[in-house]
Amino acid sequence: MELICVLIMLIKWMIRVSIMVLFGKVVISCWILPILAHRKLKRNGFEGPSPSFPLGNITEMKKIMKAAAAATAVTNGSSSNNLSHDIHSTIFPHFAQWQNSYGKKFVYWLGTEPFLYIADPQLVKKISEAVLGKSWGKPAVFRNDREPMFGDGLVMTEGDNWIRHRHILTPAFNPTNLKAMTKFMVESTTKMLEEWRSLVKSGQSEIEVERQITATAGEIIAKASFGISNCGGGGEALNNLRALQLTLFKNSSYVGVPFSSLFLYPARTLAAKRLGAQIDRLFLSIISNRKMSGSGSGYSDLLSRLIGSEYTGGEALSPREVVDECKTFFFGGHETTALAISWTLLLLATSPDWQRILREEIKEVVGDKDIDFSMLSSLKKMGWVWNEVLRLYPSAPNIQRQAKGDIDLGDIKIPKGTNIWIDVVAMHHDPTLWGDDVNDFNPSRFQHDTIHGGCNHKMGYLPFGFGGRMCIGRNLSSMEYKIVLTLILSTFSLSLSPSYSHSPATLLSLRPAHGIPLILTPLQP
Ligand code: HEM
Repeated sequence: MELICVLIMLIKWMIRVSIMVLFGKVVISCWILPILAHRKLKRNGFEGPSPSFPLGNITEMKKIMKAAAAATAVTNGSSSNNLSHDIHSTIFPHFAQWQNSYGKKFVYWLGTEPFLYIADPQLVKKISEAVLGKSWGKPAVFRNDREPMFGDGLVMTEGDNWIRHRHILTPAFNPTNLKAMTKFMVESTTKMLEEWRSLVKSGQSEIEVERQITATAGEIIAKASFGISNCGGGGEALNNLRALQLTLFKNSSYVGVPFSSLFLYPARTLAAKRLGAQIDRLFLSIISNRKMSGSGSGYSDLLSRLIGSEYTGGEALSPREVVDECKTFFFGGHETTALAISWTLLLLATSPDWQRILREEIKEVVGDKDIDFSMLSSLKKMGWVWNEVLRLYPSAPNIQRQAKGDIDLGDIKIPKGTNIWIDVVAMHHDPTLWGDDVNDFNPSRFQHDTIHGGCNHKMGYLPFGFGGRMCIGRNLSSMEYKIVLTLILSTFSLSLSPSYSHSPATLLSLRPAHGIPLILTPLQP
């Protein structure tokens, strides 16, 4: 009896000690370590708005964003034919305000996570030269939050694993493989245009293009990556992928606050996990079917290349890793491209001159033939428009890194664990880098300097990131852009609908909050 009492006391004591140890760990990681990091960053000369525990600067950010949204709602009533491309203070009003107080580099806090904000290309150059691509990680808070979307795919993976993934994936984007994707692009765009044509014929000339282009780009990437289309089971898979993305970004404003996914939005966390698991099961079954049908199955998509890939520097990708890469291509690849096309249609709708210039170029390069891969490099002016649209409206409005160790930049020291947030929109709209016409739509700025568009710092234009981690899909994307745009411009003339409201906003990507309604007029009756 006495022994049982002693045992019960011992168990109770152990439970108490465990709770105290857990509590201690939470206090250290959520409170003490952030305070020490804050002091270290201050000692290194980084100023910034004062954080409070446990939200950091989130409350202030929300307040500034709310005030900016109210101000924008008032000005949006004005004529939509005179769009302002000066968008930085609309989409990142908190950064614009803090820049006024602290300059182009400062520290702010998402919950208990410090972020070094950078809108200074010289500092971006320094950090990209300081350590190799593999020594930078991605912020752990975002990796955890977006785990159901990207898993350990290329966008999020780090260190030697990132090198292995990058080596295995790079050949999948070589010109021969890209050329093989042309047919999916032409096929899906032609289908979309047929639907637009019949809508216009039935009397509906106004079409919200952004949603439709995103769906078409989703179909293209799904066919090119893992051979599924909107038909049959493929439609359900695409719906699940889109639902997962919406679920994850509905409530992401408390990322960085300790235990927020558990206590602030548990339903969203569970829904995302459930959808993520459903999608994983679907991809695993596609992979095992492919393996069973063997190499002679005739598939030429990205998935079949990854399944058969060999890597001399280490292990090939496991089925789990292949699943994560399929999701990464879908999420990283379709919306970014669709947004570049959609913003282009908006800008062309407000610029009849550039519509005419591009149609003339298409006539010269493509003529009456069907568009093919070999013609794309001759669409030079379309290339300038692509660059200019990605400058004014970069689909990826920021780039993130995390210091995996203390980083010494000479005059500046970045402590281990510091997250880095590079504000691409700020740099693309900075008159000190681009001149007084920074907010004008002027594709000709890329005529003589096709890479930097005349920007006076080579790290001032970063639509696809920088260094070893630069976007792996940029050539695929530019190819899709040219094919889709050529087919649209050869079919319709575009003008802006009076119902368009100019409201660029960020939901991971830079998107039009109320879509892009355009008036489409067929070029041939
Ligand atoms: C207009 C279209 C696109 C834009 C603006 C864009 C932008 C970006 C940016 C800014 C990065 C981060 C680079 C960095 O951290 O330095 C990135 C990385 C990446 N992108 Fe894209 N992207 C586009 C299209 C695509 C496509 C079509 C795919 C694939 C099908 C893709 C797949 C990826 C992947 C896998 C990474 C991670 C690369 C790495 O960390 O090694 N992207 N992209």
